[in-house]
Amino acid sequence: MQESAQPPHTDWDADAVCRQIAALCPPLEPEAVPLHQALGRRLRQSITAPEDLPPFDRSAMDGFAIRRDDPASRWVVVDRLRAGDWRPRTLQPGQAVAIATGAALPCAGLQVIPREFVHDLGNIIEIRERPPLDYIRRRGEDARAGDELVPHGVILQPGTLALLASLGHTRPQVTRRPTVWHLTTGSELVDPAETPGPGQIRDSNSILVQTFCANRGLQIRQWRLPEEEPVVARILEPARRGDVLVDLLLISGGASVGPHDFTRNLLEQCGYEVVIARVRARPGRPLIVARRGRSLAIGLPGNPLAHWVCLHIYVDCALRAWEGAPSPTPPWKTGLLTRTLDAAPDRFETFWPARWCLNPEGRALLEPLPWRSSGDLTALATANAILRLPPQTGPLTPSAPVSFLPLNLQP
Ligand SMILES: Nc1nc2c(c(=O)[nH]1)N[C@H]1C(S)=C(S)[C@@H](COP(=O)(O)OP(=O)(O)OC[C@H]3O[C@@H](n4cnc5c(N)ncnc54)[C@H](O)[C@@H]3O)O[C@H]1N2
Ligand code: MOO
Repeated sequence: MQESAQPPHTDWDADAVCRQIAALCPPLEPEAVPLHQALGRRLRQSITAPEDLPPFDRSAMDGFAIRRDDPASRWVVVDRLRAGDWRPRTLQPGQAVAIATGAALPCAGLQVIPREFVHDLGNIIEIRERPPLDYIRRRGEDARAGDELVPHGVILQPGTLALLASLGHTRPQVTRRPTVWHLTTGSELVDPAETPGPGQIRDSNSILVQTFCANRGLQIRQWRLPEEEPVVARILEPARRGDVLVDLLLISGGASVGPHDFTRNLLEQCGYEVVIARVRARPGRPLIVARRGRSLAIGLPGNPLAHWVCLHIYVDCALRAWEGAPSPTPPWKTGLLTRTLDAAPDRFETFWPARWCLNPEGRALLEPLPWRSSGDLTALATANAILRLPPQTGPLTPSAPVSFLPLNLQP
């Protein structure tokens, strides 16, 4: 198909594609999940303290509780309290209670003397030196009943989950995970464990997509299929009939315009409306974005580097939008090149694999990695960022500022 024959809505720049994808993917509905399944998920409720924290005055040390106003020099030990014991009593001057860290104080007006300050003579104690502190965790000192402790929208981390557990919030409301199907098509592809025959290559895109999704907590269904429309259509039949809701359908390969590149036709036959079919950016120019009701389909160009770029820029945007991220479009940053980047001016925006790190002053430094075509894979060995070069960018010298997308939080 000639470029001029494309309807105007099929040639988008990458930012416009991201905005469009974000608009097509409103946050998925919330669901209640057990705490161990909530890690990394976005909270869709705000959590308040149901009671004071801690809920009662607790000893902060292993030691002996005595009255704060007690001037005695020797004390009789009248009880021994472990964490979990609840034995209120009013202490008289000269009386002490042995108390463990975390145990409830027997009454108000006490001070805990850590063991290190005490001569323990059995049922009698003497205090070597009266410490200035009370060593008591007071009821409500961490939070008061009704305080908002976890705001709506946070991503749940192990620490947040520990807090929820302590509050008895065992099934927080979080965004539902999207259902993802991935079809890799290509008659030349063999399983990575096999030895390719003449003209064949190992399938590298399946593991890329699978682990990209796994990194975002998604378990997906995958098929490797020959580039034959009826075979692929058969797999998609349950989704076409509406028997299953596939939030995200990813099809690898067949996004271009060759006689065997059928993704666009296939999606249309399955009732999808193609919204985007070409992007003014490389790699990843023949990208297909289509929708059918609440289902989004993305046809990823088969070349591995194009795949990697499209996953991290466009698919990530869909996943973040569905999750309810406040700004689902890619969080582009600025850094400085560490060496020359030999870019040939291109009429399209170019995405470039790179490594980034922070220098001791906190500046992001970018090392562009070598690649020749979007069929290359070797740059992916160490890449942890995507550089973004505007159209017509020529060679860049060291220290030139560049826009980049970090692919992980840690350099
Ligand atoms: N006449 C045109 N030809 C092409 C155009 C174009 O505009 N006009 N665009 C080129 C660009 S840019 C790209 S990118 C590719 C996209 O190709 P497809 O999405 O149709 O994918 P395939 O043709 O199936 O494969 C392309 C390439 O990638 C290899 N591949 C595919 N799947 C895998 C996999 N799972 N693991 C590893 N490698 C894979 C495949 O063997 C091909 O070499 O189209 C250009 N052509
Ligand atoms: O998407 Mo293609 O990668 O532009 O070569």
